[in-house]
Amino acid sequence: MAIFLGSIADDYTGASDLANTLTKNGLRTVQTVGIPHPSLALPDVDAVVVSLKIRSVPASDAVAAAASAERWLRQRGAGHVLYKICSTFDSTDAGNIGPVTEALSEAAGGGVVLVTPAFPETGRSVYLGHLFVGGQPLNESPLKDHPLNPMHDANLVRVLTRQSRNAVGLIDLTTIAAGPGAVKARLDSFRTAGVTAVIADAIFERDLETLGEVALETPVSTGASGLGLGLARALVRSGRISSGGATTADAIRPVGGLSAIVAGSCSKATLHQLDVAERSMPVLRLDPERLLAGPDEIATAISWAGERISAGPVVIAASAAPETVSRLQSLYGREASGHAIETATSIIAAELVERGVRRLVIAGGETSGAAVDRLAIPAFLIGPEIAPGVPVLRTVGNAQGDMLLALKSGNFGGEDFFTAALAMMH
Ligand SMILES: Nc1ncnc2c1ncn2[C@@H]1O[C@H](COP(=O)(O)OP(=O)(O)O)[C@@H](O)[C@H]1O
Ligand SMILES: O=C(O)[C@@H](O)C(=O)COP(=O)(O)O
Repeated sequence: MAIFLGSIADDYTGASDLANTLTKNGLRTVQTVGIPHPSLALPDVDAVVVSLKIRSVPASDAVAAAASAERWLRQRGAGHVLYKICSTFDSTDAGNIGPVTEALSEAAGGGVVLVTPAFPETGRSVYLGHLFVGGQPLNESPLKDHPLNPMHDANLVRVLTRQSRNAVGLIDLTTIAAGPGAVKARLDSFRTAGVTAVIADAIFERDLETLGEVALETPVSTGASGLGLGLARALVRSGRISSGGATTADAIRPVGGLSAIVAGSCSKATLHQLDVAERSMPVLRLDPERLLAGPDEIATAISWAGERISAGPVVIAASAAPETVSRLQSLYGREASGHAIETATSIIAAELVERGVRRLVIAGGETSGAAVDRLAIPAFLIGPEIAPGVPVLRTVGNAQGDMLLALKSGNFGGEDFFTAALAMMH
């Protein structure tokens, strides 16, 4: 299997978001969970997205994991590797976007890396290096309250500079509007000046098409689904994709079994989706302090679900509003509480699968990563889109048999996302 495009995603929801975009734009794509075991039979594809859980780990761990994935992708023919980051640039001053970008660039022989989290379809745009989320500057958006990586600066040149060893530049919208030639000329002048990463403005898909065309001629880029769109369209335009396009129908053949939703995202969107789900499904709100105190709350949740799940889908959520999250973090620490709750929600997800759940929706990137790891799912085929950035996924090589999943990024999906997702999973 020779691939055209490789991607390393810093979390699992982000990987499925990118895989969805690549599929929609004509690339046959598979999402692997980590580097697949050599015995795993993967389908013939144009692109592979390797999902890693490296957004919130120490930078040195993130760099090591990304470097191994890069080698694996290059060995399979990838001429370009996209480091898939969050469209809201989720990270801290200690990393990991800067260190991983620099390491991937060095592994590929150096050069300037284009970096943009723009994703117009979900309202993420970058202007003069500043990230806007649905019309609000990043630091005024709900991302200011993220439990693990609160974002307090919308100026991405500044944010990336704090995470990088080398200088960071900006390619502004005027240059991008002038076309690929102007962008290349600007990159050349940055290279001469010793800059190794540039934040690129992008508001419209046409800006990402320009950036994709330029990026494809370089070995590495860093961005969200918008840059994936640009790269996919550039590849298709180049005539190198001969498959006749990607299809998603095969991925949603019915799997039967029970269905459930597990949520650990504390985003504004997820909190509202949970309120709306309460009107049509049983929803259990976990007590985070009891979750941290020991296994009793998990046992209570499993038995609560056991009494209801044969009658229809159930929802189990750790999610809480920013004030509650801060209170818990002040008692137990940010990382410790996040990690303990991810462990608890992953155990609950695995217990539900043990009891016959085969259609599972998980809300939250870290939450999804922990659950998919516990379930030991090796890879996913990409099904149709439920909402921008969230496809139906079908497991590949799964020990429990085929399952359908949706890994919902905290911020994505309309208010009826949970019912919409389950309506597409049979
Ligand atoms: N009630 C809570 N208090 C504190 N942290 C929580 C709570 N519920 C969930 N978390 C943690 O918040 C983090 C949410 O991150 P994530 O799952 O990536 O969601 P998102 O996709 O919204 O970023 C996880 O580490 C999760 O365990
Ligand atoms: O790019 C995006 O916004 C998403 O694909 C993504 O990475 C979201 O991360 P989580 O909100 O942590 O799921």
